[in-house]
Amino acid sequence: MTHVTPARKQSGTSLYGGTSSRRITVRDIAAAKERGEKWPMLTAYDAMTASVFDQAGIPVLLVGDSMGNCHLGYESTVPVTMDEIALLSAAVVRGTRRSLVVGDLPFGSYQEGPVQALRNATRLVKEAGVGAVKLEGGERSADQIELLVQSGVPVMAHIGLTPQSVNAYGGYPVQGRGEEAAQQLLRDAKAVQDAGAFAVVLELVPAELAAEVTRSLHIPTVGIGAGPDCDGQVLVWTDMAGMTDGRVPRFVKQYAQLRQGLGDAARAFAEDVVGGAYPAEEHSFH
Ligand SMILES: Nc1nc(=O)c2c([nH]1)NC[C@@H]1CN(c3ccc(C(=O)N[C@@H](CCC(=O)O)C(=O)O)cc3)CN21
Ligand SMILES: CC(C)C(=O)C(=O)O
Ligand SMILES: [Mg+2]
Repeated sequence: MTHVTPARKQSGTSLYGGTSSRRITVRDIAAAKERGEKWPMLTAYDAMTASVFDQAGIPVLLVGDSMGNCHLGYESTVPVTMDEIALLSAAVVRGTRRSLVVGDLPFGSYQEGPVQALRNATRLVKEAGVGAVKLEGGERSADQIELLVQSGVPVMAHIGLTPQSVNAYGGYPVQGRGEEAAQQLLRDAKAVQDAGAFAVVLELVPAELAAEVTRSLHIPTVGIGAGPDCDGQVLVWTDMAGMTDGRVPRFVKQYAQLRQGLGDAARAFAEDVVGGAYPAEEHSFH
């Protein structure tokens, strides 16, 4: 047995553990909400990692602008460009067969208005082959979402903490605390649903509020630091796998310690080279 079937399976239609081998679509995501099914989403920034998650059955992969700090060495997501998102999105699509690939529109690629948003979203669909795009903002981005959806580009919205606004926040504070902020979050959620988004990320909001938003929408919510009652949960893969250098946000659960493991492998290789143990006879040609 080389193939391990994921634990939760059967129906053939469930997002995680389903038996269908065709690519997941936004219709499958909508159907999962009707069944009350919870589902996982991870970021991916390259074909190799994406193929691991695809084969693990992760139904939705986000080519997040978190590539800025996680993959490209920037301080934040702010400097990430369309060229970078397009290049890495194409790699993630090439590395996958079943996962729905969502391309994150970077800062500055949709704020000018719906036409700019459509131009850049179209580029990710045509050039990279993504099945959907994501952009940040609720009421403030509703016009962009509406034009994209009317044009045939599925949109995942993202409200609560929107990291592209880090310079305006002065950090990454929890959102939606207090009655006024909670009402704004509910309005943002309703606005993106009405604009036609197929799902909405809720980032860093109180669990009770995220639960209320999830109950009040017919589209799925995807939580990150938003408690257990969202329809989906997303994490940055390097955080989830213990690959991120330094501190990770409190909402992260680490399921492996890849940074330690990869460092150990590099040190073992180095020791072997310096000590003459590698290459050995079986690695040599005559
Ligand atoms: N590696 C990584 N993981 C992420 O989840 C992530 C990124 N990068 N880059 C883009 C944004 C930035 N995000 C962040 C960054 C920091 C916190 C953070 O430190 N939050 C505090 C809580 C703040 C508060 O209490 O007000 C924490 O302790 O988790 C949260 C989300 C989420 N995204
Ligand atoms: C954390 C997710 C939602 C994201 O936007 C990203 O990784 O860029
Ligand atoms: Mg992002």
